[in-house]
Amino acid sequence: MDFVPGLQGVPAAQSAISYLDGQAGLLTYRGYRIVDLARQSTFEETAWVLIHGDLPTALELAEFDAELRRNRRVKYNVRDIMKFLPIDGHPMEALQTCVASLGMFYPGQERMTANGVNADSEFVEQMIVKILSSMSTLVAMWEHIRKGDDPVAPRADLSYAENFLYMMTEREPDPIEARIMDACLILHAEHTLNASTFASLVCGSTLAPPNLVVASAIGTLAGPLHGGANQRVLAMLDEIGSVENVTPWLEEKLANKEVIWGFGHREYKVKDPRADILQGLLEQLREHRGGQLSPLYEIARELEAQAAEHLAGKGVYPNVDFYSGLLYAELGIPRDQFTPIFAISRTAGWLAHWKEQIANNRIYRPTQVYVGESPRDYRPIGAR
Ligand SMILES: CC(=O)SCCNC(=O)CCNC(=O)[C@H](O)C(C)(C)COP(=O)(O)OP(=O)(O)OC[C@H]1O[C@@H](n2cnc3c(N)ncnc32)[C@H](O)[C@@H]1OP(=O)(O)O
Ligand SMILES: O=C([O-])CC(=O)C(=O)O
Repeated sequence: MDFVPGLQGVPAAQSAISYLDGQAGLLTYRGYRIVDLARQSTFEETAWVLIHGDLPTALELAEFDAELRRNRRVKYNVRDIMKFLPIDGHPMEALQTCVASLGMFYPGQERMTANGVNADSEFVEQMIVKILSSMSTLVAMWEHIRKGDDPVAPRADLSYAENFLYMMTEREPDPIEARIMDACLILHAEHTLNASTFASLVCGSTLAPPNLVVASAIGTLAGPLHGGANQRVLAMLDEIGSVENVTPWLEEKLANKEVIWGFGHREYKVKDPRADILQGLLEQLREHRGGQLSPLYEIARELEAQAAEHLAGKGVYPNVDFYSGLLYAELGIPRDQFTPIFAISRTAGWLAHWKEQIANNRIYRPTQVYVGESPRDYRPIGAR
């Protein structure tokens, strides 16, 4: 078999969790269209759908939600770990460090068996809830600890999205802003075999503990070709600086064969359906605020329009990272926390894949095409 760079088009897993058609711009989670979930569901319900395979009953949802709320607090020692981290480190690194540590506080991995068939289902469900709940607490905790402040304790009377905004900003979120955050969490929760999910599958296939599975995925999501692009987009819009500068800026970037952050996708050859929904949320926010929105939004719209003239022929359009950062910035979130928010949300997908993987496990071990030296004689150091 020929080597395929980037494994483009190579099936590396079988999964019932999500489906996308990159020509039609269709994305479904367990068969439910993303547009319907973003409009009508909540992050808690969507996480259940991904993890359990179907819409929950009212009772199932109430119990799952209650468990998520009960598990929002993290061990005090995790706060101590954060105190030792450099305050100017990237929040994705702080998040990965703390998520990696979680398993030491919640052992139980040894109860899982090598073929996964007898995996301890109680441990699996408990860890899914523990990790999913902890994610937003860890991201918000770091926001305060890096400023030398005490973290804001989670509140059990708020939804996942409301509580996250409350812990980040220390104020009760406006209902429209909380709904927007909820929709963002839904939109980012899962996306077939993307790079971070693939990393999580490889890690999970060794029967590593789920906190380390998520830590592997966090490291992979951090790169600017993947989740890290949302932070780069805002820096790029700053660099463009004005609507008038879009044309010369774009011409120069394209002439130098540089990437336009937030554009392009391995799977989509049309505009990412989530980018459309995120743009709709920005418009909704603009209306809510009586027409007020950052001038960067106008630059982004102009960039999208002009980039289409150059890149549509290659199937390169805005992806999910193009408009998300503009929304988060409007909600008062610092730019380097955009990718951690992506990680909070994608944890639902990563853990759904982990559960699916270990129920029918085989270790990932592909092969390589060797292009190195043939066997040759070792020369002692004095003879070189
Ligand atoms: C959540 C997510 O991960 S979404 C993706 C977030 N990442 C980004 O926004 C970073 C910018 N985008 C990119 O770098 C790429 O589009 C990726 C990494 C997302 C996908 O990469 P690939 O599938 O390998 O696409 P590939 O590099 O083959 O691109 C195909 C063509 O489109 C061009 N292209 C792709 N993306 C872009 C872009 N953002 N800007 C300009 N040109 C682009 C490539 O230069 C290439 O052109 P060519 O055929 O003339 O050489
Ligand atoms: O699918 C991909 O390659 C990237 C990704 O995670 C997404 O778009 O949400």
